[in-house]
Amino acid sequence: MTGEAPWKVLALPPLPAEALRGLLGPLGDRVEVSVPESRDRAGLLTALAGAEIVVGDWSGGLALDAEAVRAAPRLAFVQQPSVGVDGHDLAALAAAGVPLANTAGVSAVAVAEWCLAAALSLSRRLPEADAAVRAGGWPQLDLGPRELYGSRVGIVGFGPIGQECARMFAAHGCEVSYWTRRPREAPYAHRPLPELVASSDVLVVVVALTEETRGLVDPLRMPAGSLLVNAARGGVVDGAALLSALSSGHLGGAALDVFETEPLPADDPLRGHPRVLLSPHVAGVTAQVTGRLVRRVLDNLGAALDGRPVTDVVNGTGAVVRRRTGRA
Ligand SMILES: NC(=O)C1=CN([C@@H]2O[C@H](COP(=O)(O)OP(=O)(O)OC[C@H]3O[C@@H](n4cnc5c(N)ncnc54)[C@H](O)[C@@H]3O)[C@@H](O)[C@H]2O)C=CC1
Ligand SMILES: O=C(O)C(=O)COP(=O)(O)O
Repeated sequence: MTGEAPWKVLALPPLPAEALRGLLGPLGDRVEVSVPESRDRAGLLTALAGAEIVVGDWSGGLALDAEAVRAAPRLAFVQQPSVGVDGHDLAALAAAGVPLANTAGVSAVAVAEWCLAAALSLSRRLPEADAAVRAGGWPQLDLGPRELYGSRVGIVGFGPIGQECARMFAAHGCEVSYWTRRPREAPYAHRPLPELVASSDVLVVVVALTEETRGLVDPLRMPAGSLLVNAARGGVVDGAALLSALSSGHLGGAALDVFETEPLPADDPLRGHPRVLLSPHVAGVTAQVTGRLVRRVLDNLGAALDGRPVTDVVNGTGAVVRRRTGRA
């Protein structure tokens, strides 16, 4: 078309190299896709030297911190194929004039469904019932199930996922309240965080992980017997307090899709806890989400290549992607 040189796109793991190339295939010869030779940090820094566009690591393993931004003098755009952008140094990217976009909203329904399913499972003690029957037992009277219906549900974070959670839990007959920094126009009560934590039978954590939200939720401050559901990031919940609240029996149960260290280490004490429902960071993984996510990434990369504004920029830069000389 313009005869311009193909854009150098660095696609990061954890998807295998062939899958990444397949995903970006529709962009044709307008891009030259590479993947780092090695998956460690040194490999990332080397590969960044010529990169103009980075498609991020959705598992958060290879994040662009200030050192990585310095190692990428030609970088013009980062497309993160997930909602969470924790780990990336948004300010360092902005200072270098590099927009970073996420895939806002693509998994809101999926994550909210997971939260509702997890809360129902914990309320009805399904993990313990399942484990008992598999072990040869038949405990009909001593599991202590409760109905979720009518529970006070507190939602921490009110982005697309929090709002979808509110709709689903309210539709199930729960009394929904929420906390976020700025109250929204919504048919649910906005409460200060300490009050929400102290007065929820089920606390659903779906807030972004930032320096301000690290360790934000202390499970020891939740009511005795209450349930914690975390689908945000492990770091939002105080990990030591969580273990203590579970071990002492203060918490009725916890459903966790995200952890401070992922994959969860094999010997992590959470793995052996009976009142815990665990999943491997899959709340936002469904066939529908994958389709939407791929389309969103391709549309945004296409816009960047065309010089049209990209969507979902989260680090406060402009939305038009400009090629850099690399000498700046
Ligand atoms: N388990 C999974 O598979 C998935 C997890 N997530 C996580 O869920 C989080 C929430 O996602 P979304 O609802 O789409 O919205 P989001 O990431 O845009 O933000 C959610 C909420 O965080 C609040 N927030 C942001 N910075 C904050 C701060 N410094 N202090 C207090 N609140 C702050 C926002 O105001 C909003 O209410 C994501 O950031 C991501 O970490 C997202 C998708 C899938
Ligand atoms: O979109 C996010 O922030 C996620 O946590 C998505 O995780 P996933 O890439 O679906 O494992």
